[in-house]
Amino acid sequence: MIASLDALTQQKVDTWLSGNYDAETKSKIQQLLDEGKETELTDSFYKDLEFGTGGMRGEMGVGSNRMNKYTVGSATQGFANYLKANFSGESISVAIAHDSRNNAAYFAQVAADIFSANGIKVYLFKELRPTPELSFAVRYLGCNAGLVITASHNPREYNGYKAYWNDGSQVVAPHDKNIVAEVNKIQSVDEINFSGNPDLITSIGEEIDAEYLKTIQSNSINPDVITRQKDLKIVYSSIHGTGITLVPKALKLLGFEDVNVVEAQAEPNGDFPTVIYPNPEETEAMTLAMNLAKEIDADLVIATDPDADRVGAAVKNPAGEWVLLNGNQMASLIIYYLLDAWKKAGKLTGKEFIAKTIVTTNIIDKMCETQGVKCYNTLTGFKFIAAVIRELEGKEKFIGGGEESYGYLIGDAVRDKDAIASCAMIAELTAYAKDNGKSLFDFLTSMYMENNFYYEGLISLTKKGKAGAEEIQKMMADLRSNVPATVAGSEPVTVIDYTNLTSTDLKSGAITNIPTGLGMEASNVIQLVLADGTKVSARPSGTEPKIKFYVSVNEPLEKAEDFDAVLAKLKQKVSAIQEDLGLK
Ligand SMILES: O=P([O-])(O)O[C@H]1O[C@H](COP(=O)(O)O)[C@@H](O)[C@H](O)[C@H]1O
Ligand SMILES: [Mg+2]
Repeated sequence: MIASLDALTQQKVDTWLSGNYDAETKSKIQQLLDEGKETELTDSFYKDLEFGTGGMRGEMGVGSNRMNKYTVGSATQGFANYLKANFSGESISVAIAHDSRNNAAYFAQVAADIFSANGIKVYLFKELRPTPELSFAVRYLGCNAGLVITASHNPREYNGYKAYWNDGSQVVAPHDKNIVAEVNKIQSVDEINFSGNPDLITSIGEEIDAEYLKTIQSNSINPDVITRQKDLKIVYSSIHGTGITLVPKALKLLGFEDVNVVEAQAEPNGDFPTVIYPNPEETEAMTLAMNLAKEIDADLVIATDPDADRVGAAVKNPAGEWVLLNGNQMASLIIYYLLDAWKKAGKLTGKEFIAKTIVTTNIIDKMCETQGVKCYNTLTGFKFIAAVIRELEGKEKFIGGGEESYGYLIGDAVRDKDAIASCAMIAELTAYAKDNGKSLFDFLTSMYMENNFYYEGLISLTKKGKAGAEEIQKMMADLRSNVPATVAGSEPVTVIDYTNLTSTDLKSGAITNIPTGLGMEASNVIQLVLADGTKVSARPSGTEPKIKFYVSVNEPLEKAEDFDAVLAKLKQKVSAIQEDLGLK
């Protein structure tokens, strides 16, 4: 059966079949047509891959909405055209890295060829490397831009394109939109210069590693503690990704001598054979590491995603059971430690700041307020945290930042979430706790006792393809037009709608405008704040076909022994909210 397609999809399919695309691509398209694969063809061609929260991301395959040589090609040609227009008359350079995904090295080479064919100097990491190291390299080498071929923690069939600007941050306005405009100007595959100029491509590796590791070492606050606790038993998994190239080295450099790598996941492999999703947010991705930790009675478990910008962690609770810490908890713990250390060192002058995203726990805002440190809230995406650092450069001092999706940053030498630096800091934190006769879990408990127990739940609903995208838009629209009168017994008091950047006080009807800048611009996000301090946020994911609901509840925690009871109460509340919002 021959597939019958809508006009736009058919037109694109025809262009790919008649244009200057390779024979294999054409035969795959023809096969889909012959087999009547309408949905697959529509999803592959109905639009062009777009830049989202973390660059361009999509399943690998043929079509304008898939990751392949041609979509990587047009993105890179457009990026090159924009760089040439923006830095006209300058000698332009770009750093490129890739992770362990299938085709990642190939796409990195395709991009290197296109940039160099356009007269742009390329520093190409000769082997897989972590995303944060690329951010560091852009700054260190004084590049105008950067690129990482990775789909981060997405499933194995995905790949992606993270684009960086000269400050080492992923591109934000106006450059993101300007690059896209340049990409859209490309009318034909013939405008992409795939030819390559090897004279302009320099291979990089160990020399950047050494400099990057030095900056990670310089983040260390209590090296003496590490010296005393050098036997802290750490289990580390790179989940078949890039973390293996640097995390064990970083821990060793700091002085940790008992680092136990999960061998079955140490080999970089784009099929991620031991996990369903290579995402430390998923419990199953942490299983092998947890098993090893139990076997050797470790003090800490850490695991990084394929491009090593996210890190998951687990610690033992007082009952001796291993518990996973989520991104909100870890971001809070790191910031709790940093704020305390800066205070003790007398380094808080009133000009320091923390940055986090609007969907990340408000315990961080509370801790900052207590210490007299500013806390900036940005849109979701570490690039917005980086934008705040850039805007405040020379005026205020960045201490650190974090977000719920397992991303943290310490200091400003890197401008993206950094799992290498975070692994080092989490190990130091655990060593510090141990040095004080405590565990990281005890630290968490103390933090909650001082600031309230904040518990966050994330509900992600996957809705794939064109139909899924439409359903997500409808769910967002419904939430906007039908703000519930009560949610789990508490009344909404404020609605914040980031599409028009307004905050509405539901009692008085007063509307306040949210200023743009400092990591804030219009975005499809809605937040409800309830009378009891609960916060519910909803937004479509910008990296995966999902709609995400973030629920944050809190209660006082009087005694450490009450931990489990309060946690149970908070969990029940999140569950009731989920029920009320029809998400069950
Ligand atoms: O995927 P990563 O680790 O590169 O991370 C990127 O995507 C995450 C998920 O975004 P979304 O909710 O839009 O899917 C964001 O939280 C993160 O800031 C961004 O850097
Ligand atoms: Mg990642």
